[in-house]
Amino acid sequence: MDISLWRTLDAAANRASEGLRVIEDFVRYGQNDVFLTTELKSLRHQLDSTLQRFDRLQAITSRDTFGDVGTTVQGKLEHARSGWSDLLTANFKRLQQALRSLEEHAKLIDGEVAANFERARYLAYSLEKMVMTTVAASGVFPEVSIYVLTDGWADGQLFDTFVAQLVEAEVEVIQLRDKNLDDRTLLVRAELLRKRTAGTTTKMILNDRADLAKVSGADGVHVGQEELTVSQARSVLGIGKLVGVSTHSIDQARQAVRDGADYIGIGPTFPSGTKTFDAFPGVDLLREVAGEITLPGFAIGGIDLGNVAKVSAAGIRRVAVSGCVSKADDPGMVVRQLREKCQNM
Ligand SMILES: Cc1ncc(COP(=O)(O)OP(=O)(O)O)c(N)n1
Ligand SMILES: Cc1nc(C(=O)O)sc1CCOP(=O)(O)O
Ligand SMILES: [Mg+2]
Repeated sequence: MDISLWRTLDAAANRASEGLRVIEDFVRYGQNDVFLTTELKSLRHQLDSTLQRFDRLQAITSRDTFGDVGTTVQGKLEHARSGWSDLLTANFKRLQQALRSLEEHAKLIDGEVAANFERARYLAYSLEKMVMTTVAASGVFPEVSIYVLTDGWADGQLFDTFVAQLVEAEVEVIQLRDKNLDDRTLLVRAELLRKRTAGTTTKMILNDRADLAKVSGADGVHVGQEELTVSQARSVLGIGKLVGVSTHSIDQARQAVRDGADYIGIGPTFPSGTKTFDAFPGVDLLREVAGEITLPGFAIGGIDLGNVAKVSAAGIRRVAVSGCVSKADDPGMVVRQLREKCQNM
């Protein structure tokens, strides 16, 4: 094999490994994200075992770093990164370009090896989506966040009064979840919620209905395991909107990260007066998710002022509640107390 081909493969292999290592360090030490670190590590192992098909010594022997014309042709921007997004993007691009170069040059030697590099490149594309979405979403929902689900109440006036109290208490998210109202009435409630939350820090989410979320200008939609997928919901809503997913097991939580969800609901935690369940993954699931996933996760199901300490003790300080706030004489006060209890953990 031509020495220049060895030299090219050596340089591309080094670039791919280095880019991957920068990203891995970022999610491992910067984010403490066990799941993403594991996914990146498995790509690194796949890459290493493919590279072992080449004679490493031959590649190193052909190396000529000082004779590389590229080392002096460097853009000014190579030495500056404007933030985490720039840093990650630059290193994902480095990884993907190097994998493409490995793939194209390997085609001259071994088609099977080239196909392995192609698979690694596709994995790198989906890892980019997972990492970028997770890091961005962590900035959208504060580490302590209160998320309230509400139905449409008996009339628009009662609904509006309730929502106004929540916004006043600076609740992070309000989800409109009503399984009984007809579409037009639901849309009128959604419009009231939009008016109350516009220009505030409270995000507005619609349950189940990506179509009505789009029409009402909501900030996002929440979908369950048997409903629209994350990408289907996103294609209805358009970019820049939030898509949350319900998860009831660690595998579903991992899949939500792979699918590029902006947050997850994790539950049911405790028996709920709002919805009936046959099984409760409970605080064990909260602990499991908290131990490996940094995509924002909201514990849900029967949470109230009496048991929220168990939720924070499990490592989750974002909570989604319905009954304990909607039945309260002073909903704003309950929101503030929930927040205080989560903050004090
Ligand atoms: C924040 C949050 N988490 C979970 C759910 C439940 O969604 P789903 O499983 O689709 O059930 P329904 O709410 O549609 O009955 C949620 N709505 N919000
Ligand atoms: C709608 C819903 N989904 C859940 C899940 O675990 O997916 S628990 C739940 C009910 C949340 O209301 P409350 O705080 O009154 O129990
Ligand atoms: Mg649903």
